[in-house]
Amino acid sequence: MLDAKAPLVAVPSDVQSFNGAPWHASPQQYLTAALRVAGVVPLIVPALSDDFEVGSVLERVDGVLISGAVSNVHPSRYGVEPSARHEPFDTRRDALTDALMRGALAAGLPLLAICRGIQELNVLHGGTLATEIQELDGRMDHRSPEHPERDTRYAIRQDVLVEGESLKRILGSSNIRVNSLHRQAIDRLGDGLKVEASAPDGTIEAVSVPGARGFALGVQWHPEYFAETDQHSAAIFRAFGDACRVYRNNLAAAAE
Ligand SMILES: N[C@@H](CCC(=O)NCCCC(=O)O)C(=O)O
Repeated sequence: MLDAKAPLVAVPSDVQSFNGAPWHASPQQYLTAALRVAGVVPLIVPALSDDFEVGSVLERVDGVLISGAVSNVHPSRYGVEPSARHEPFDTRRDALTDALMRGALAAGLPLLAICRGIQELNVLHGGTLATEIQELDGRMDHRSPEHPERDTRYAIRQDVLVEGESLKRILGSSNIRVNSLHRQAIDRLGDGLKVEASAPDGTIEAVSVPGARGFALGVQWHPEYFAETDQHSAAIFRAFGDACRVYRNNLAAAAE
């Protein structure tokens, strides 16, 4: 149980249809990883950012956690004509995450961006995405296997080479295995991003933002899913939580 001083972290909602009505929701796995492993309290932010200033949220939180989602970033955000191969879309989430990440980086708030999140982080920096990467020459199939059990779909099974010093420091290792499940990936790397890890087929699996004032990491895989049992997944959430605590303590010290 976290105490009242635990850092608060903004998490964007996805817009999902439930009983014919739009709901703003976030998958539980991100929320429990935040609470139980990072030691931060997640606050789900509605994807209605036309109706409020996202800065009003960012002023009150100590970090931003961008979750994955089955939807894809709308290709118009990176200069590509949309097609059925890019669907499904969630343009309200696109707008919210753009504002959350832009504001977090400007304020020096710790930022952890997972799966769709790393793709959004790349697009925010002017990069592009490739779709249906399993159809491209020399690329592996990164999609989750069809299986009724969620734990099997999310099983840790891919090798990743950790190249960047920031991620190596967090993980304490250069070669790890991850659960990277996606059909899109970074194509052109965004300006100012640094590759931290890649898959054996060259797919970018993690990036950092070297110019950021605080922790800013994107991973294509799903550390949230086994954060309570897998040491490398846990290390990412702990590092994020630690950065949020430092941010919160620095704010408190500055206010004294
Ligand atoms: N749609 C993108 C991103 C994939 C992604 O974020 N998947 C997460 C699914 C929901 C979850 O468990 O978080 C792609 O396929 O590349």
